[in-house]
Amino acid sequence: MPSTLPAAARPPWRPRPVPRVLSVAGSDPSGGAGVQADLKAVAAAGGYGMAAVTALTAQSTRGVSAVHVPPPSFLAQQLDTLRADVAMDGVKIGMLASAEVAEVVARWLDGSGPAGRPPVVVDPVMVATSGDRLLEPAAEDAVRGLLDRADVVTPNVPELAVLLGDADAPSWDGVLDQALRLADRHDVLVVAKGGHLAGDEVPDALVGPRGVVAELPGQRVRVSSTHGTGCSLSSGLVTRYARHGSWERALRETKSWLAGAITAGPALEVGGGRGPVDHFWALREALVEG
Ligand SMILES: Nc1ncnc2c1ncn2[C@@H]1O[C@H](COP(=O)(O)OP(=O)(O)OP(=O)(O)O)[C@@H](O)[C@H]1O
Ligand SMILES: Cc1ncc(CO)c(N)n1
Repeated sequence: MPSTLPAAARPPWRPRPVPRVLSVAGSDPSGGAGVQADLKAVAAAGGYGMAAVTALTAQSTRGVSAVHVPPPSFLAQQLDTLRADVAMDGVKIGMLASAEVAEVVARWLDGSGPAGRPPVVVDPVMVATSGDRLLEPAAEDAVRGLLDRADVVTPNVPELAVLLGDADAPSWDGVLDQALRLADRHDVLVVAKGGHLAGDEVPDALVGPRGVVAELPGQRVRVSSTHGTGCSLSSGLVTRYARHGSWERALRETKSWLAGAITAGPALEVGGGRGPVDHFWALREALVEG
């Protein structure tokens, strides 16, 4: 299994037809992003989803009006209670809000328990699609610390720049170069995402410390339903990996599924801002045909 962790920290990997996947992320009551999106993306990829909430947002398709962070010790309690009972085949980490919350998650990952550490994907959420901040600037170092514990990290263009302490890459080649540097610095696989670039192309790539593993072309879907695309990509990715053990295949499958979900999003008619994607578009197509 491709992994950045020492073998001793891992359980023996086996394909899991219905992977048990935990999302550690913030709540978006509009259902488009955060744990709500993660649970739908995990289910749409054939997994069983669980969620430990790091922070509550007051959020709609138009933006975030408030963030409430419960005591980090309560997050620790959620995580420990769960791990004492449930074996996990994948973990997705999203909004962390503060350095204290990120440190709780790092400590929890370090004490992986008798079952070993499952594959971990970190989506280093910093700013919502609407432009609202979801991570205190003082917490950026703590998020960098989590990259050392992750198998895969999925930054968008601005997050990649912040993690490196650079300016936003102006082109796809610049994004690939930054992804390579981040992969090398943290010995992690980086999913470089083209969603924030201008133009008709939305390429993604899987980049490791030694170079680009796979580059995936994509056509931009010209709709406004892109709220929560990053959350959905990272959760779908770890679930599909847990099913077959290939990050490259999991990224291809998840990107293709997500393009369908973005295309189908407007038909949901949710909200007047940036609407959600339709995680279950393929199921709906099957229902109509069946
Ligand atoms: N308009 C689009 N058409 C097709 N694919 C898209 C579009 N926008 C984003 N994607 C895809 O969605 C995934 C997430 O990309 P993006 O760069 O938008 O992430 P993000 O900014 O982290 O998302 P979020 O909006 O949840 O914060 C990537 O696979 C990207 O290629
Ligand atoms: C809770 C939450 N997590 C992540 C994002 C990023 O899309 C968001 N808007 N809200």
